[in-house]
Amino acid sequence: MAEQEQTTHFGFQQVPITEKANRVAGVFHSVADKYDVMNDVMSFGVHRLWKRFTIDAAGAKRGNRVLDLAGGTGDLAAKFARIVGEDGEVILSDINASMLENGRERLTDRGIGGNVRYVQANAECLPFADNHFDIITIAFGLRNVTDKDKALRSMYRVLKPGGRLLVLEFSKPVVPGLSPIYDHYSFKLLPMMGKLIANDAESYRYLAESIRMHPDQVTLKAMMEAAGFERVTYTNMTGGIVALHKGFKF
Ligand SMILES: C[S@@+](CC[C@H](N)C(=O)[O-])C[C@H]1O[C@@H](n2cnc3c(N)ncnc32)[C@H](O)[C@@H]1O
Repeated sequence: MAEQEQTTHFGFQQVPITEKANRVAGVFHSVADKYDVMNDVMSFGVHRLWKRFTIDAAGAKRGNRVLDLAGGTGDLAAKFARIVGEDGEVILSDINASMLENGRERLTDRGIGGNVRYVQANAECLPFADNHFDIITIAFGLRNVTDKDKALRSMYRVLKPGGRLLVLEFSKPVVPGLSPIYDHYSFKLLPMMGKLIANDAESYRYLAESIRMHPDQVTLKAMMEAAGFERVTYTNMTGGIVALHKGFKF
């Protein structure tokens, strides 16, 4: 009898595990050029506040080594580059060449560069030395990764003892009455905006579906602990639509 191929979720669809990364790549190649404007439109600019909060919670200092994983067009990397200064180092890393290219152009245009390196890599198998980074951030990236546990273990390996991981990600609304409004917005309005602005309803349908499939606050906390992180805490933002998880390696 033929062996059944193992599957995983891609939004609400089941796809072979080996196919998910390609499907995700298709989404981000397709949205890369309109990514920044869509972020502002979809979140009414609020993603900037979520990211600001993440930067503050990271507590980066001059001279730190920071890895912004699944960093895309570099919102976080740009801010870290200014904080860590010339003695520090920021690596903007993403699996997707189109996103990384947009990020590199954007940071270069803004005069940010000397202390930033660009590395195309899969979060599941990071090409960095053990105990290397003071801070790792992954913003709106983890839910797209096929094997999240493997990725968290890989992040743990490359983090220095005393270092911290910050995971900014969509999560589960905790405010009563918010879920139906949020569902209507995500499944009806988002794909429509995607169609109008980026001529791509499908990618934004995937966005809404992938958010619903992502582990909730408590599950993600447990996953981080299972990967070795200690003192894991999370902060809900915008009623739990987004949460920031933080954990340490000691
Ligand atoms: C929604 S974007 C987030 C970009 C940026 N961090 C931000 O907050 O604006 C998600 C990013 O995750 C990247 N990504 C998806 N799977 C990945 C993986 N396995 N390893 C590294 N990056 C991945 C995508 O290419 C994409 O650039």
